[in-house]
Amino acid sequence: MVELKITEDIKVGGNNPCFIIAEVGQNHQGDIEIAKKLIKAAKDSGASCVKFQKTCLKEKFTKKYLERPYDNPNSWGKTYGDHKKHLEFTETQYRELFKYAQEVGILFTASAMDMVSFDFLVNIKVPFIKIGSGDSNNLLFLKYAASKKVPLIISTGMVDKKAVKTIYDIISAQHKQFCLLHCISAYPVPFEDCNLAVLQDYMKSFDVPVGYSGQEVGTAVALGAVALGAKVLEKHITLDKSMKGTDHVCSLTPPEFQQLVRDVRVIEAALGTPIKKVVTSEIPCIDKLQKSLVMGSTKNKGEILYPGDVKIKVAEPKGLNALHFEEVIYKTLVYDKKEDEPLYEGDFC
Ligand SMILES: CC(=O)N[C@H](C=O)[C@@H](O)[C@H](O)[C@H](O)COP(=O)(O)O
Ligand SMILES: C=C(OP(=O)(O)O)C(=O)O
Repeated sequence: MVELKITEDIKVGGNNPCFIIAEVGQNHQGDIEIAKKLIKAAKDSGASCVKFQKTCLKEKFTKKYLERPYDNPNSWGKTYGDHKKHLEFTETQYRELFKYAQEVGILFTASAMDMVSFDFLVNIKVPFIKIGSGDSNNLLFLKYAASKKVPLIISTGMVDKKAVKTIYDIISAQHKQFCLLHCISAYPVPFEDCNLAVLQDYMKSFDVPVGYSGQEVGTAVALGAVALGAKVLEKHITLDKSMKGTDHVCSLTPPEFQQLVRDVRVIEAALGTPIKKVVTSEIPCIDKLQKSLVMGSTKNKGEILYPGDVKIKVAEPKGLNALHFEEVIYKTLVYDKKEDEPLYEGDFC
C-alpha cells in the first residue's frame, strides 16, 4: 500500500491516523474574520487540516452561467456570478489566511476548482491540493493536476465506478501520491444514499489510501466510514448551522467537530486486531464472573461423574474452565468431593 506523504511528519494511509479535514469551503460567508475564526476552530477541534475552495470564476464557469439568476435563500447576489464573487477570497486574502493558519499551527489548503486556481495553490506551496467532485469528470483537469506531481486528495461524487477507475488510471500514470475519497454530492445527503460500502470496494480496487468526504448531517456516518477503514475524513465546519449558505446544514459546529475528532481517535484505538483472544483487561471480570466446573452433588472417590454430577457456576475458588465440561463427564473421581466444590484437573481419571 502506497502512503500519501502530506509533510515530512504527516502521512496518510497504512497504519497512520486518519487525516481529518475541516472543510470551511464557503462557510466563511465571504468574511475573512469568520474565515479566521473557522481556522482557529478547526485547530482547536484537533482537525489535521483546514480547507477552503479556490475558484477563478471565469475559468470554472461560462459567462452565461455566471449571469444566471440565483434567487434563493442561500444566495449572496442576484446572479450566480455575483453570489460566487461575494464568496471568493482574493489571492492576497488567501496568502493572509495561509499565514494565519501557520500562526495558529494547522495545515492549510484548498480545493482547486480550475487550472488557474491549481497553479496558484502550487505557487503558495500548500501541502496538498484537493480536487472536489465538481471535477471528477474533468479529465483534462485531472491530467493537468497529475502532471504537476503534487500530492492530491480527490473526491469522487457525481460519477460511477468506471469514472473513478479512469481518475485512478490518469493520476497513477504520473504518480501514486494521491488518495481517493468516496463522496456523494448532495446537501445534505440522505443517509440511505451514503453507500459507505463503496469504501470497501475502493480499498479492494485501488492501491492508494481511501477516504470519505461526507455531506450528510451529523457525525455517525463519518464515524462508520472510519470504522470501515477510511484513512481521510472530510466534513464541513461552520460557526453556526443557521447561517445563510448551501453547506451549513450538513456542517458541524466547532464542538461537534471536536467530538468527531475525539470519536475518530476512539474508533481507531478500538479497531485493534482481527485475532480474537482474551485480553489483559478482561482478567478482573474472568476472576469475578467467569464460570467454572464444580460438583453438582456430593460424590465419593471411585464414583463416575455423570452429566448431572458436574455443574457450571461462578465459584470461589474456581474450578476447571467450563469449556472442559465434556472432558470430565464419565470420568472416575479420585477424591471424595462435596456439592459445589470446584473440580480440578487431577480430581478424575
Ligand atoms: C460539488 C461542490 O463543489 N461541492 C462543494 C463541496 O462540498 C460545495 O461546498 C459547493 O461549493 C457548494 O455547495 C455550492 O453552493 P452554492 O452553489 O450555493 O454556492
Ligand atoms: C467539492 C469539494 O469536495 P467534495 O466533492 O469532497 O464535497 C471540494 O473540496 O471543493
